[in-house]
Amino acid sequence: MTTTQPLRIGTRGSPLALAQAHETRDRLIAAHPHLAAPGAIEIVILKTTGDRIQDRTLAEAGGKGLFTKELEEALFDGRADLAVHSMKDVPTQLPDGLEIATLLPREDPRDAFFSRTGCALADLPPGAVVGTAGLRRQAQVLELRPDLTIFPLRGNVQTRLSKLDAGEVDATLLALAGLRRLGLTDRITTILEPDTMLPAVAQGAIGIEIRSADDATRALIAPLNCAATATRVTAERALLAALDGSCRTPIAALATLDGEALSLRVKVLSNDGRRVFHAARSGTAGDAATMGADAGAEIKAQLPADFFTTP
Ligand SMILES: NCc1[nH]cc(CCC(=O)O)c1CC(=O)O
Repeated sequence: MTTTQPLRIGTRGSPLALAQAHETRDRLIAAHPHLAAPGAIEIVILKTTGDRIQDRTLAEAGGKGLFTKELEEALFDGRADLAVHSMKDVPTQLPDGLEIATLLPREDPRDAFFSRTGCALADLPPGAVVGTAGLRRQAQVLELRPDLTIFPLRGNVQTRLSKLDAGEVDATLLALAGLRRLGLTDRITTILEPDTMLPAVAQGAIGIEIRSADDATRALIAPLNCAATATRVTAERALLAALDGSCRTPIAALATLDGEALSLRVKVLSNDGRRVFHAARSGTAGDAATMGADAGAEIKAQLPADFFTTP
């Protein structure tokens, strides 16, 4: 017997991040029963810029990678061997030397809607206040209901729901995936279909990032990979890369897979939801990256020149 180092899982400390880290640990143990031994897996909690700046706008704090940078530093300096991410928060460009090696089976990518009175989004009274800090949700709410007021509601899932209870807003939206993982689905008013509220790129997908040179960890996590999720996320992230999207740009996309048949729907909006640009592609699983890139080019061709540069 050789003495083995623990396998260290780096994660943020929010309840959702921890639930995702625990899911990763449980799947690792299911694939490799020896990892159930005490001390075989260690969960390392890391604080990210995104955790520290919840009360300021993400734009002020400087854009991409807010939730991933510190986890990546921990991978580089060996404090962690794998980092668990919501793929929605992972920039399209990863640092040299790191890669997303595995995608866990995707949760439902749709958004959930909550209102204090229990009425649906379409039935909110005129001028009602919808709390969301996300431009994608803001733009699509305003597309459907230009009369509603958007309030930048921030914080983690539990914080936002308590602000709804406290009456700071009349309604809010959250990713169904996070609510499922936290066991908070009983509070949902309605689930929004993609026709109304197209999800964020990779919403509901968990990715595991490793050092590219770490073949031992790559082999350990390989059995956890979900090929269908990887295909869908590849198409959606290729679209995002083609648009050079940042978290300040309302971009929504959803790829669905039926056997080998892959469909991709894309929507880019102005922040006020008045200008909406659509693209769609269909093909096979092997075309995922090309379909994303092509849909991005189709959208770009429709956009006014200043669309991405004007705040
Ligand atoms: N930006 C925050 C974030 N990043 C990932 C999720 C959970 C859903 C997911 O796994 O995509 C959330 C919360 C939310 O949007 O409600």
